[in-house]
Amino acid sequence: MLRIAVPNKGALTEGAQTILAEAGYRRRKDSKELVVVDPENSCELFFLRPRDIAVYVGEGTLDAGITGRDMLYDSGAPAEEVIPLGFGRSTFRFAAPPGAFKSVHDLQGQRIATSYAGLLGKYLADQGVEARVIKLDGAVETAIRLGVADAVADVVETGATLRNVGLEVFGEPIAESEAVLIKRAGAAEDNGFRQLIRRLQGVIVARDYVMIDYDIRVERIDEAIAITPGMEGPTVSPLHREGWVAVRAMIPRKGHQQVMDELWEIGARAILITDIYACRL
Ligand SMILES: Nc1ncnc2c1ncn2[C@@H]1O[C@H](COP(=O)(O)OP(=O)(O)OP(=O)(O)O)[C@@H](O)[C@H]1O
Ligand SMILES: O=P(O)(O)OC[C@H]1O[C@H](OP(=O)(O)OP(=O)(O)O)[C@H](O)[C@@H]1O
Ligand SMILES: [Mg+2]
Repeated sequence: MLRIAVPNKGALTEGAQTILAEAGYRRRKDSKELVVVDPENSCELFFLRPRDIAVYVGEGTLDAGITGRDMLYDSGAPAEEVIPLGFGRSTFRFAAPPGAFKSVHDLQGQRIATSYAGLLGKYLADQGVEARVIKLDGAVETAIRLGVADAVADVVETGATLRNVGLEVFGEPIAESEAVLIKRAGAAEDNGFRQLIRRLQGVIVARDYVMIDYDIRVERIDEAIAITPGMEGPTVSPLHREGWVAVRAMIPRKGHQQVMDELWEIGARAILITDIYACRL
């Protein structure tokens, strides 16, 4: 029985439940459900705080988990990233009143509020900066106004929260994060776990790629294949029309309109784009 940890609250909850549901696993019926047994897929889903997930997985009590890369580093738990999941993207950054600091090196001897003390502590040590880390549970942006800190280190996505309190980011990003699948460091992957990885990768590819079909004259086929190389080479089929072939390939969703324009320019016609519902590569 594969035991999977899923965020029960916060920014990753909806994304994690959706990707698992698209991968064929059961959804919980309401937000108060803490354990879901999924006998069809021989697994159990445990709904836990995102911050605690790396701890459970690191201890080996749960086999797999979905959490943020920043939280995985922050925990210091013996767990490792298996694959990135392409949602819940954020950066982890320093912020302060405009003009107060320019780089991390200006923070020597200052007070920095954060709810990611582990991640911040490691970064400051790497940069050779000694500062006082003020550990707070959340809403750290308010700590400067209330006189508890001189700067903050926090998750920034749109930047709206910082703007609302009149703070600006400064210095290089401390970390880039997104939702990741994790397992215990060095743990072997059994069949159920490998199946989970393949299913999640299938969902990610189905989201990021589309299928393109078009007809083209035989003598332009090499140019066309250079534009749409596909995953392992496109399918080229005969057409019931002298001198023409039909081509089918997967292409990245991003930029697919430009690909259609380029194909049109070299004489392709009947160019169709379709969504991929599910896939296993
Ligand atoms: N606004 C956001 N956009 C995208 N990802 C975010 C955002 N806020 C947090 N995250 C990411 O979501 C993960 C979990 O953070 P979240 O804020 O949901 O948990 P938390 O702070 O422990 O919970 P809570 O905010 O409910 O106390 C982290 O990896 C973080 O990088
Ligand atoms: O750049 P933005 O799009 O504004 O998003 C960033 C904000 O989102 C998160 O807050 P959350 O709602 O999780 O509250 P918290 O600070 O209490 O964790 C994070 O801690 C930031 O405050
Ligand atoms: Mg939060």
